[in-house]
Amino acid sequence: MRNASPLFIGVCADLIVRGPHAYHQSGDKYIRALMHGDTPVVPLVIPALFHTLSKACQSAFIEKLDGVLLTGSYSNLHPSYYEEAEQEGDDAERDPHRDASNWALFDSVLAADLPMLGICRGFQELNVYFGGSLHHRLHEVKGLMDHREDKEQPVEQQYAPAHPVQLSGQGILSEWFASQQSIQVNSIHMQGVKELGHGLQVEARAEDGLIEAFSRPHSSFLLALQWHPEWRPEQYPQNAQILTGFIEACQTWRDKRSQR
Ligand SMILES: N[C@@H](CCC(=O)NCCCC(=O)O)C(=O)O
Repeated sequence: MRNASPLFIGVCADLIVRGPHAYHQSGDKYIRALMHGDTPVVPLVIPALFHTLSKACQSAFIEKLDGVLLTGSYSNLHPSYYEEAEQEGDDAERDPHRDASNWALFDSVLAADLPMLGICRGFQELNVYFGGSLHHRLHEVKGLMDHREDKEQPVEQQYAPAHPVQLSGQGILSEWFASQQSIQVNSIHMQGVKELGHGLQVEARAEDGLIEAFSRPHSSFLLALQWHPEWRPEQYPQNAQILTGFIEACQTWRDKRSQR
């Protein structure tokens, strides 16, 4: 019999400044996506100040979790994390607290080998954490498509399937979508993987060759996607399947931990 008590899944936050105050925020769709399925999940927002906690507090917090979800964000990771300078045209918001907080969070999550799902900015952060780098503006790179959403369109259109990605034939996504060689994904990003980080395995590529998903075979479960599976799982079964797969990985991990 499976443990029926709720899973506790941490969700990273952005530090968003509104007027004279700053707020730790995780997007509503990420939180709701975790609560969408049949498995009871309590999402716990992780303040974007994880790096300021003592090591003892970091470990105590991580011990309470069964998995971690990294959200997307309109802000961009500072290029100093991949040893590059800001470029002319780097006009997206920055979030230095999220950058620093998630770096400390990754150290702790990987030390505990907790399951982790990275989405969009979270995908890009994980690539850089493992030593990879990013294109600052994909649409200016010869041979690559424009992967940005059309901001003039209603949000349903912005997050609707936009292009196919070819599955690698091995890995987590190819196992979940065993009957498919490619799947359609949405596309809401300006940046993307330039060099892939160490120890990461390509899971899917867009038609222009851009890496759109990777996993880390060395981890209990680490999957990162450039697209947004948190978008309306009730409408898009493929998104629901990705979320269910992640939540099952968290459950399996908790079962194993309780047997130790
Ligand atoms: N800023 C980066 C990452 C893109 C991203 O995460 N977009 C998410 C938008 C808001 C959301 O859906 O949560 C880039 O442009 O590449």
